[in-house]
Amino acid sequence: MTDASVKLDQVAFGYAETRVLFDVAVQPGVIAAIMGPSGAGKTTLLNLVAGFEKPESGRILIDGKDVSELAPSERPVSMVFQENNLFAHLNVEKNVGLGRSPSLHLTDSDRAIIRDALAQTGLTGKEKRLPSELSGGERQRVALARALVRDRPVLLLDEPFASLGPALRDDMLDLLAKLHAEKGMTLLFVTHQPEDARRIAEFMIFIEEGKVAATGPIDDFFGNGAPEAFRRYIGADESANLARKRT
Ligand SMILES: Nc1ncnc2c1ncn2[C@@H]1O[C@H](COP(=O)(O)OP(=O)(O)OP(=O)(O)O)[C@@H](O)[C@H]1O
Repeated sequence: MTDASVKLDQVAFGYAETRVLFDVAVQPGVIAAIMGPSGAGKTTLLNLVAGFEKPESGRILIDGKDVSELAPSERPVSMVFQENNLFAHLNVEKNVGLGRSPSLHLTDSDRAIIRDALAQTGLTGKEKRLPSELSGGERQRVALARALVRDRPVLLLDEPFASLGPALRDDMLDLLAKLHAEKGMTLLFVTHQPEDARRIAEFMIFIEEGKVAATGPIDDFFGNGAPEAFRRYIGADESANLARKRT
């Protein structure tokens, strides 16, 4: 299984003062951007898919199977966060190795898979470094490499490059697009940057106040016909600017 559909079927959930209700589906192998104002519920959506939060009602289906009752480790999902993905006392190789075996009992074939993932993410030669000896971009590459060796069909990314500068962010987006082309996993990725969404995503999920306010092909969000709520969110000027850049 290299990819899988992700469906939130009338998923209701709440924290003390916040309610969300998500009803949305992402087709297998698609890169979907999740955008929306701060506090809208983007991370909550990923946490529900990953299993860090459980729906009060509704179902989460991955590849058509109901995973709502499964623990995070049992779900066919990997997640990369904005930061703090790595264990500070473990070197790069071991941080990636955790994706194969939580106790780091690695077979020869595990080691070969880890070597490949380090090569794919441009980390060859840095295997013995600790996270503190890496740049921010390199640390996120290690987190991506760990997700790759887990080989799950769904990859969730919560603003993974938000703390990086624009040039490095572009490099990381290119890397993500390359890995997606090779592996074909389904990718849900939260970003505040409209350019990042346009650069690699095919599908948009726009969230406002705990609900999916608009979805559709990414191009539909960057032209004159863009949904009103999305235009308001990114600002009319920027919307016009991005529409111009398309041509
Ligand atoms: N553990 C928690 N306990 C209580 N409320 C929470 C908790 N986590 C999130 N919330 C609240 O739920 C709402 C949605 O939060 P969430 O992190 O999903 O938003 P977001 O869209 O990812 O925001 P941002 O863009 O700022 O990261 C917010 O109002 C937040 O304050």
